[in-house]
Amino acid sequence: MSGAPLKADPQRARDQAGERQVVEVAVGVLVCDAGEGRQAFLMTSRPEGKVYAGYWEFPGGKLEQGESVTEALVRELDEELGVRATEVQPWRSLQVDYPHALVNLNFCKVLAWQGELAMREGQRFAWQDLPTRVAPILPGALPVLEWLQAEGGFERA
Ligand SMILES: Nc1nc2c([nH]c(=O)n2[C@@H]2O[C@H](COP(=O)(O)OP(=O)(O)OP(=O)(O)O)[C@@H](O)[C@H]2O)c(=O)[nH]1
Repeated sequence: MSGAPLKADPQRARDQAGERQVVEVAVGVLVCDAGEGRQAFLMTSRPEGKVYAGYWEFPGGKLEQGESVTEALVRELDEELGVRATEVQPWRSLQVDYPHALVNLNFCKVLAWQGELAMREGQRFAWQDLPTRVAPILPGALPVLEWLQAEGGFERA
């Protein structure tokens, strides 16, 4: 998506002045059938020791050298959740200017996977519909909720 980055916590100072490298991140919105024509999506909490620990987000992480978004996402979902994603659909992207980094979030929908969810980093997880019940939500995850709202099908009965 083009346009100015979303500025998270604008009152806080940025780590470096001037040009900052953009960090590419792969993020997965796991979608499951919640019955009666509705869908749910998975949110996880950021583990202790990471920036914004305890905030709710979508699973994923930074691309490693030479990786595509899909490759990085498949690796991250294995590392964090213990599942093998088998249907990954690139969806939207968004730049976020955080105090700690400038990130380009490459969101994908994950429509199928193999294996049972296992929180391998001690994170919490929650299947959510709209409006969400978890808090606080990471600034860079909030726009996803608006996109899902606009698409429809995720509202609670
Ligand atoms: N996973 C994930 N990261 C997000 C989301 N929204 C968002 O702004 N981010 C940002 O994207 C970056 C992802 O970094 P991370 O720390 O989770 O990635 P990682 O697992 O590779 O971290 P590591 O360096 O500790 O191994 C963070 O700056 C995080 O704040 C989201 O919904 N999910």
